[in-house]
Parts: sequence; C-alpha cells; structure tokens
Amino acid sequence: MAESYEVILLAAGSARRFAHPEKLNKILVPLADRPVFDYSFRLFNADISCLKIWFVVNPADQDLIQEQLTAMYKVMPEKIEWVIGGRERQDSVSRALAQMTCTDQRKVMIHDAARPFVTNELLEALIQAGKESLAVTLGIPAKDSMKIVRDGRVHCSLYRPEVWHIQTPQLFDCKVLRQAVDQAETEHFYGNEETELVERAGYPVKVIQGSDHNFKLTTAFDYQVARMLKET
Ligand SMILES: Nc1ccn([C@@H]2O[C@H](COP(=O)(O)OP(=O)(O)OP(=O)(O)O)[C@@H](O)[C@H]2O)c(=O)n1
Ligand SMILES: C[C@](O)(CO)[C@H](O)COP(=O)(O)O
Repeated sequence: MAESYEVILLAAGSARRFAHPEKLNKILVPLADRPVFDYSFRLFNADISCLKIWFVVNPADQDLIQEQLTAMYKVMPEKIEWVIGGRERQDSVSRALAQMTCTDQRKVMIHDAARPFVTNELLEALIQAGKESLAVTLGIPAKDSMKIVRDGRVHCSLYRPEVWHIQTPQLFDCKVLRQAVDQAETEHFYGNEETELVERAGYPVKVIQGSDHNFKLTTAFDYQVARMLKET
C-alpha cells in the first residue's frame, strides 16, 4: 500500500512571465473545461494516500478559487487547509510548514499548481522512491547543450549527461524539509526550489525520471502547448 502524505499545493505566485492580458493568475486560466489548478488538485483530492492539501494562495485569488471549487465539487473538499502565500516561493512553503504538524515519518509533497500534467504514475513512482529516501524529486535529462552565460558571453559549458531539468512533485520527510527551510531562513538564503535547500542542509536528494509532459506553465507559449494537448 502507498505511504500516506500531505501535499503543499503552491498557487500563490504572481505569474509575471505568463503576462496574462487581464493579469489573471496562470493557475486560474481555463484549460479545456477546468481551471489549471484543478488538474493537480483533483489528483491529490482523489488519492486516498493524500491526507491533506495545504492550498497556498494569494489573498487576491482566494475567493475565485473557492467559487470555482464549490462550482466543481458542490461542497468544499474536506482535505483543504488554506494558507496565504508569501513573497517568494520559499516563503509560501515556509508558511505552509508553519501550519503543519511534522510527526515522525510524516511525508510531505510539494507541487506547483502550475503543472497540470502530473499523473498518478508519477505520484506512485515518487512515493515508492520516498520509502528509501528523505528527499526525492522528479527530473528529466537536458536535451539541448547547456552553458552558463554571463553578460551575453559563454562563461562555461556544462557536461550535459549530468544536467537535469527539475520538476515537481517533490517528496520529503517533513522534519528534514522543515530543518532545511529553517536553516535557509536563518542564513537569509533563498533557493529556487526546496530540494536545493535540503541539499544545502547536507542531505542526499534522489532524482527519479519525470516526464516531458509534466511541464510548468511559465509563459504564454506553455499555455498554448497545454491547450493543444488538452483541448484537441
Ligand atoms: N511566492 C510564490 C511564488 C510561486 N508560487 C507558486 O509556485 C509555482 C511555480 O512558480 P512560478 O512558475 O515561478 O510561478 P509564478 O511565481 O506565478 O511565476 P513568475 O515567476 O513568472 O511570476 C506556481 O504554481 C506558483 O503559483 C507560490 O506559491 N508562491
Ligand atoms: C520547482 C520548479 O518547478 C522546478 O523546476 C521551479 O523551480 C519553480 O519555478 P521558479 O520559477 O523557480 O519559482
């Protein structure tokens, strides 16, 4: 049987790179018959191993999200615990952790609500890997050549077989994640994502195969691709 976990569903970003003409958050835009956030939300809500969904939102979006959930589910799904997000992603995670109880063995998943193509198979692979690891992330190997570029010039070239694109969901031992986030805060360090913080705190991070489909809606182009995949 799959291990139980709680998920932090991150939806409190500002979607600047998405640049919606009416400034709508990308997690709220429609994809086929539902808002983007509902694709991952629905998966976690239906997964019996998922005990709670810590839904991290912007105050400005919360009413609309609640309206949409009530329209889709008729009553507010019981697993939801609302969290108001912070300025940076890490602040949003930290605020969710502050509301959670990290018991021994508790696993916590973190997922970008802006990744609507996550599947049960990816969740299952992560949960299996999490039985033997304190921190696991999905990733996919880089396909293009990868370089560090500074001021428009190549600073160095990276050895591609060792370069991976990191995705969510990511799965953590709750106490390890909390320690890593606390340490980063004490040291005024901000990472791009949470496995970076766990790595920095000295713990090994396992990477397992994600999926090309599990991309993040970052720009308007990503949305066009997502619509082609879901609406045709
Ligand atoms: N302070 C933040 C920043 C991001 N996120 C969430 O983290 C996920 C991935 O972040 P990103 O793609 O960077 O989203 P945005 O911050 O919304 O985008 P941008 O950086 O273009 O403004 C998104 O689901 C976003 O809502 C969050 O919960 N809290
Ligand atoms: C966590 C992440 O999805 C991994 O690719 C990504 O880092 C989140 O986006 P951000 O732009 O770094 O906030």
